[in-house]
Amino acid sequence: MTALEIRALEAGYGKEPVLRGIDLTVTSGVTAILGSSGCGKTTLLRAVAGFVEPSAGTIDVAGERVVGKGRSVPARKRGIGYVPQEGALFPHLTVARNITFGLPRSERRSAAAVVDEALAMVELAPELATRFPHQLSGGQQQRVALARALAPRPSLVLLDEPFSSLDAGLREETGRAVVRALRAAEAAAVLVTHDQGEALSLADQVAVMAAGQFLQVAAPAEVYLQPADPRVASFIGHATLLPGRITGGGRGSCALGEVAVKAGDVATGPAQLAVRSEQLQIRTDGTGTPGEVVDVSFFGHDATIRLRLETGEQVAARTPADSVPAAGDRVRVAVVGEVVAFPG
Ligand SMILES: Nc1ncnc2c1ncn2[C@@H]1O[C@H](COP(=O)(O)OP(=O)(O)OP(=O)(O)O)[C@@H](O)[C@H]1O
Repeated sequence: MTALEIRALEAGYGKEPVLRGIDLTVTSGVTAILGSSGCGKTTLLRAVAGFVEPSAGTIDVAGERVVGKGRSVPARKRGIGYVPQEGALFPHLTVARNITFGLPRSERRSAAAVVDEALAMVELAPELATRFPHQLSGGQQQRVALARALAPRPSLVLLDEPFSSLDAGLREETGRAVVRALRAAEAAAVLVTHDQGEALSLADQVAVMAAGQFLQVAAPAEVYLQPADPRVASFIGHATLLPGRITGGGRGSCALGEVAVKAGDVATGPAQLAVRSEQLQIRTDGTGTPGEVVDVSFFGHDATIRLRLETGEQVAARTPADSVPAAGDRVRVAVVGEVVAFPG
């Protein structure tokens, strides 16, 4: 059964809707909603959860219409687990009481078993049940927040930037644990994030959002390799968009010279070419397009350098950690592989 089906959804806070024409189907697994700050990700989760009243469109959860013409099922009756930003555990309640808080009175009798099962699902030791939230690490708090959302056995869980307060290492570990827990609970999930690495690595489906609309909804590899829109290309993988031309026969030209273009339906003529930083390599054999290094971001495993080409355009190139040029250096770069083209 489809866990979540959204059609032509419109929602917001005043006269101008924040969300427009949102369509989304979640069958199972994790769907990530990826977009920059303020684009409407939280508003979408709140509309699905029942905390924001949509002005148009329909929402079905597990086959039941919860939003539609003249219909709005109250939040607590939608059968949805919600993990808000920062987890929002009740600070004065133990882990066990936090987990059982949302359960119907009849089920609180078997609370100990529910708590044990929920803690096991999120891979936390049963001894933590008697602790208070301030006696847990940030990652443990996030897992308890998920355990609380999973305890009533919802078919759909909504997670709003659940890992944003965690440091990089803990983020990855907690993210993977959360996905395992969702699988164990057989719950589908919608995960809001502005972190493309998180979206691509954790989700089965990624919905890229900008200004209240979806630009593309597809599998992680597809949004990365076949972006449907120039904004998806520049947001995911930090591609630089260069004006150019499709010259025919799978070739194009731009400030970086002649390049191979991925097969697509862009006709010969003006085009925008999306060049990813990992596709741009520094050449030391005298070939390639010359440019001056504007700045360098060093990441340890590699570095990203920003170059100003002689045409004035700036591009980003990824380079190994042991051969990083300095700002002001003159280098030559060449495009490796095929670039994605969009109509110009
Ligand atoms: N309660 C509110 N009343 C009025 N406007 C709001 C309210 N909540 C959010 N907005 C506005 O709606 C738009 C979308 O906000 P939303 O919180 O959905 O974005 P977001 O993509 O989740 O952002 P972030 O990643 O920063 O959390 C923003 O312009 C925001 O200012």
